[in-house]
Amino acid sequence: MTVRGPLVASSGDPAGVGPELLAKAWLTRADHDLAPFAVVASLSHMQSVAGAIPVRAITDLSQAADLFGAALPVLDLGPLDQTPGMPTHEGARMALASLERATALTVAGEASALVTGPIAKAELQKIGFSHPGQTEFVAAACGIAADDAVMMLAGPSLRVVPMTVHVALAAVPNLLTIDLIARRIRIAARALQRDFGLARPRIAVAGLNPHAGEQGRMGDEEIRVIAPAVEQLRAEGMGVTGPLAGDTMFHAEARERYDLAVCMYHDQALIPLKALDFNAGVNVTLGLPIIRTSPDHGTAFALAGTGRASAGPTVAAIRMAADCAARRANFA
Ligand SMILES: NC(=O)C1=CN([C@@H]2O[C@H](COP(=O)(O)OP(=O)(O)OC[C@H]3O[C@@H](n4cnc5c(N)ncnc54)[C@H](O)[C@@H]3O)[C@@H](O)[C@H]2O)C=CC1
Ligand SMILES: NCC(=O)COP(=O)(O)O
Repeated sequence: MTVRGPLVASSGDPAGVGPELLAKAWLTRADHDLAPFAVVASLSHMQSVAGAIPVRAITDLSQAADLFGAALPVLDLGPLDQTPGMPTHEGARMALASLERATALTVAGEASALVTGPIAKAELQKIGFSHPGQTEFVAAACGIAADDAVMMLAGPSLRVVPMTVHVALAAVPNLLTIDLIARRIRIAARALQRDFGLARPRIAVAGLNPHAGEQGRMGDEEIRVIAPAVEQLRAEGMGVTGPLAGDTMFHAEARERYDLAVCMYHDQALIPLKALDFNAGVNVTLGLPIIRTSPDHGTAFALAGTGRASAGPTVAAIRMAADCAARRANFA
């Protein structure tokens, strides 16, 4: 599939593995048939982490496609002195500047999709970033309410949506409402049709409690909240089942029965995804007017500069961004 304009990538935290993995991904562009992409970053820093991989400055995203065959195009944010694995305020400010510029280029339609490199949430919040994560930042930049930007993690074996994300586990039961679950599942279903080519997605919804509550004996969120949301969606004609017991819905045979597992909290979703698909896992934000993907991992500070970090998830994020952009462009 082809996309209409280049993709743009934010670097992520320059002390982390994000920049070097974008360079490594570029190196495999032919093997993985990667669409042209440019990185918004410090050119000098990108050159230092890329080693022998050619990296060159562009001044406008429209120059990316022509250069892409010969070098990794970089929209330069200026010099940065950064030791791998040692996050700094200066590095965090660079990560934020990169995220802001790359997002703005995509919102303006100059890039066909946005791929965000991993940031360290705590490091960014130290310099005043007020969002729980990049998902909410990008949603705000698109004028979308945070609740309507739905995080999906997707790999070759599984797709998962965590209904609640970066909140304390103790806060989860009170955050789950019939409206939130129904609204977010509608958004996810629409995105699976439009961006993933699934005409009638099959959606399995997990319970919150052990054994999906065992008929109210181990918690009643399934009876009060989750089952009514599922019923509402089924009444609208959607292929939604549940609430299912979280411990038995991820084995191989169970996964064949659905296209998306909707989970009630972060780790219920991300543990099976990362156990099955860590090296090709993509974090994609559904419900936005733009396409945004990211590798499923974080900054991996301990691996930065060692050459041992895998570019698999970054490559998968670039490929998924291009595929989704092409499908959306062709969606009737
Ligand atoms: N998309 C994003 O921006 C994300 C950011 N984070 C942030 O990353 C920071 C570190 O979080 P952690 O929980 O330590 O997660 P992490 O994903 O950075 O690391 C977890 C484990 O996976 C390994 N790992 C990560 N990426 C790898 C790769 N490409 N190849 C091989 N091994 C890899 C690490 O070495 C570590 O053992 C946190 O500040 C968190 O906020 C975490 C997840 C996603
Ligand atoms: N655990 C997933 C994650 O941290 C990704 O967050 P975001 O920065 O993409 O919102």
